[in-house]
Parts: sequence; C-alpha cells; structure tokens
Amino acid sequence: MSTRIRSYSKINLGLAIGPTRPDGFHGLTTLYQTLDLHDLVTVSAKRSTATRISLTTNHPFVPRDGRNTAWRMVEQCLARLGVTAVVEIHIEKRLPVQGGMGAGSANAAAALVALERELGEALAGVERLKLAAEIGSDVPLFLLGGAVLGLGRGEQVIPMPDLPKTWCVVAVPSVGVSTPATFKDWDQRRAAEAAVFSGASTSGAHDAEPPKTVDASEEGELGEGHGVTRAVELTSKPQIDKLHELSLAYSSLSTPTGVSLTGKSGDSRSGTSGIVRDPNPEKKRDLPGENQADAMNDLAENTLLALVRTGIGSDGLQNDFEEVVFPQYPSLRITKRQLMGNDLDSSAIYAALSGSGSALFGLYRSERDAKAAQQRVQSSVASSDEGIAVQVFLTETLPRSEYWGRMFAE
Ligand SMILES: C[C@@](CO)(OP(=O)(O)O)[C@H](O)COP(=O)(O)OP(=O)(O)OC[C@H]1O[C@@H](n2ccc(N)nc2=O)[C@H](O)[C@@H]1O
Ligand SMILES: Nc1ncnc2c1ncn2[C@@H]1O[C@H](COP(=O)(O)OP(=O)(O)O)[C@@H](O)[C@H]1O
Repeated sequence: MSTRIRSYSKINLGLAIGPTRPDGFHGLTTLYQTLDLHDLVTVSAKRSTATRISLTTNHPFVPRDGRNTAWRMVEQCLARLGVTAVVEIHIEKRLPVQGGMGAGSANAAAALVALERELGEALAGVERLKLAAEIGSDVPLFLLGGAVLGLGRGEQVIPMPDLPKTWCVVAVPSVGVSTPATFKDWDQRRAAEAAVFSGASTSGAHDAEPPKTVDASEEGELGEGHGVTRAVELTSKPQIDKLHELSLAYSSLSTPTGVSLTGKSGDSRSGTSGIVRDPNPEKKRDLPGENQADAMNDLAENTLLALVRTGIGSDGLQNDFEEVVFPQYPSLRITKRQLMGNDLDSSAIYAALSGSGSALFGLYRSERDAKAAQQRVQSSVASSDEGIAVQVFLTETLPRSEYWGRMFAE
C-alpha cells in the first residue's frame, strides 16, 4: 500500500524583505496563497528494524538523496516519532524547480502528511510545525494552506481568511533564480544605497544633498513609465509596515468572523512556534445576494481590488525581489506587463513576481480573461528572439478547505 498526495504550490501575493538577522536569514513579511497547480508525492512506509529511505523522481534536477526536502522530512519525522521503517518516496514533478512556487517545500509537507497516514501515527501539531520550519522557511505554510501570512523568516504562519477561488495564470521563464543568491543581491543593493546615502550625509552641512532618488521607471516596476520617484531607504521597514497594514486590511475586508492577530482571547497561540490557528476556519460566511457563486466572485474581486488599493499595488513594490530580479532578467518585467494586460475590462486584478522568481502570476476576474492573458504571454514568447522559453499555466487559487479536501489523490 502507499499514500499519494497532491503537493500544491504557492504564490506570494506580496513580499517585503527586512534586514538581515543575526542567524543570517532576512526578516520577511509575506502573504502566501496556495494554488491548484501541484506535484504528486507518493510514500510507502513499512515498520522495520532499521530505517532505509529511497527516493525516485521523474525530474533530472531534483536530488534523490538526503538533500531532497521530502527525504529530510521523512528522516526527521521518523526520528522524532522514535519509529524505524523502510520508506519509499516518489515525486512526480509537474511544477518548475527553483520557480519561486515553493514546490520543494510543498513536497516536504506532502511527504510528512503521507508518512503519518502510512504509519497511522502523527507528530503533535506544534511539533510538526517546528519540524517543518527546520526543513525550510517555506514549509510551514503548506501545513495550513489557503491564504497565509508569513512572518519571522517566513516560517511563522498565520492562517488568513481565504480569498474565494480566483483564476490565475502563472508564467515561468526558463531561468532558475537561486533564493540565497537573490537575497545576497538584495543586500548588496541595500549596502550600495546606504553608502550613497552616508556619503551624502557626511559631505558637510552646506553642500549636503537630500537623499538620492531613483527613477522608478528605470529601476523597478512601480513607475511603469509614470516617472514616479522614491527616496532611497536604508532598510525596508516602511515596506514591512505596509504589508503588516495590508494583512490587517485583508483580514478586516474579507472576514466577518475575523482572525485575531493579537494573541488575546480566542487565539490558540501554540508554544514558541509563533503559529496562530484560525479559531474557526471553515465557518461559512453570510454572503449577500441570492447567487452564492456570483457573490463569491464579487467578493474575490472586491477583496483583491481593495488589497491593491490599500497598499501593495499602488506606489510601493508588491514584491521586493522584483527590484533585484527584473534588472537581471528584463524579460520578466515584460512578461509581468503581459500578464497585467492593457484593456481595462479584461486586465488582471493584480500581477507580480512570486517569491524570488522566476515565476510571475496574474489574477483575473474570469476564466476568459485568464485564458486571454495566457494567450498573450504564449504568443509574445513565440515571437521573441531572446531565447528564454516561458511555461504558462492556467490554474486557480486554492482556498484552505479545498486544499485539505482534495489533498489525498486516488
Ligand atoms: C523567498 C521565499 C519566499 O516565499 O520563497 P522562494 O522564492 O524560495 O519560493 C522563501 O522565504 C524561501 O524559503 P525556502 O526556500 O524554504 O528557504 P530556506 O531553505 O529556508 O532558505 C534558503 C536560503 O535563503 C536565504 N533566506 C531564506 C529565507 C529568509 N527569510 N531569509 C533568507 O536569507 C538564506 O540564505 C537561506 O540559507
Ligand atoms: N523535493 C524537491 N523538489 C524540488 N527541488 C528540490 C527538492 N528538494 C530539494 N530541492 C532543491 O531545492 C532547490 C529549490 O527548489 P524549489 O522548491 O523548486 O524552488 P523554489 O523555492 O524557488 O520554489 C532546487 O534547486 C533543488 O535542487
């Protein structure tokens, strides 16, 4: 017997990078959203006198040994449970590797769920979240699913009220963007800006200049040709505050029941993991209107539009990584514009880079708009001579109840 799990992917609806921490990681504030696009992870486990793990996969670049996230998860889970077993893992890759869609992290979470099912034994809730955080910053989110606020280094996860299912197009250019390397590029950029700033501020009271400004239309996505300028900042604190605000706005916009972020009454804040559980995640909302599906669609659109207006999309960077990734790979910025579209009626509600890339996504009001965007990206790639191939996926966001409801595959 074996257990087969749909290992769903994620996008980052917004992402703000903070300063480097003493442990070398960066503070992050991010809003994760799980997607229907998935790999398949199959695990079989038989108790035995000694542990033996083996891993197979259809993808040439996925490690088949102790470097694989799913392998590490199984090994650590067995050790924590005090169980020895012969475990076989198979990963059917459908998602891009190094795409910024958290596929490797999701595989680890899927392997844990499958192993527990196979053994008929599970780690305690807090223990599994702690273990997930040890495997990678992106792993704990997959133990919640749906819309999830990520804090700390991204591993402290808070379930947010779900956005209703929303059409999504994911474009994955054939460039693997390394997460640690991109964080380093970010640091170098910050350091260079800080040097310019301190040079200006130590050059004497009379000839001191105001903080340098960067033309956003050259540097990043914010201007999009509007010539917006922004003062160079020494840290990303303003963006972080903005995402904090955003998450609170998000919470108040889309949930009548609400999720307490305060840790006060009603919260089941578990131990030191920083995890706060939604006290009533599946509670149905009272929706206006007679047709629930239409009402859900209205809610999806309104919530997303409100989010964009509230903060991440207006004059701030939606994803800080865009600032370092787009200058390195200019075609990604073009792909983002194509995802966004020009026609007001059918353009994306929102488009951005996911994580450290290279995946970009757009969110749409209807399947028709999403298919049109998919077509736009595909045809422009076909006519481009840059040689960067782009895979384009049509999918939907996956709310928490569906994430868990459809996880076990036949
Ligand atoms: C940046 C994000 C945003 O969702 O996504 P991806 O683009 O990889 O999907 C994640 O935080 C990635 O999470 P994950 O891929 O699990 O990263 P980890 O294994 O924990 O860390 C890999 C390396 O990235 C850097 N790192 C990661 C997270 C963080 N908050 N600060 C960091 O500086 C560190 O150099 C670390 O050694
Ligand atoms: N199960 C796995 N699936 C994919 N990649 C894995 C896995 N385990 C380890 N890796 C390594 O992790 C790196 C990042 O993988 P991935 O999760 O696909 O990227 P991202 O976090 O950008 O979405 C890859 O380069 C790969 O070598």
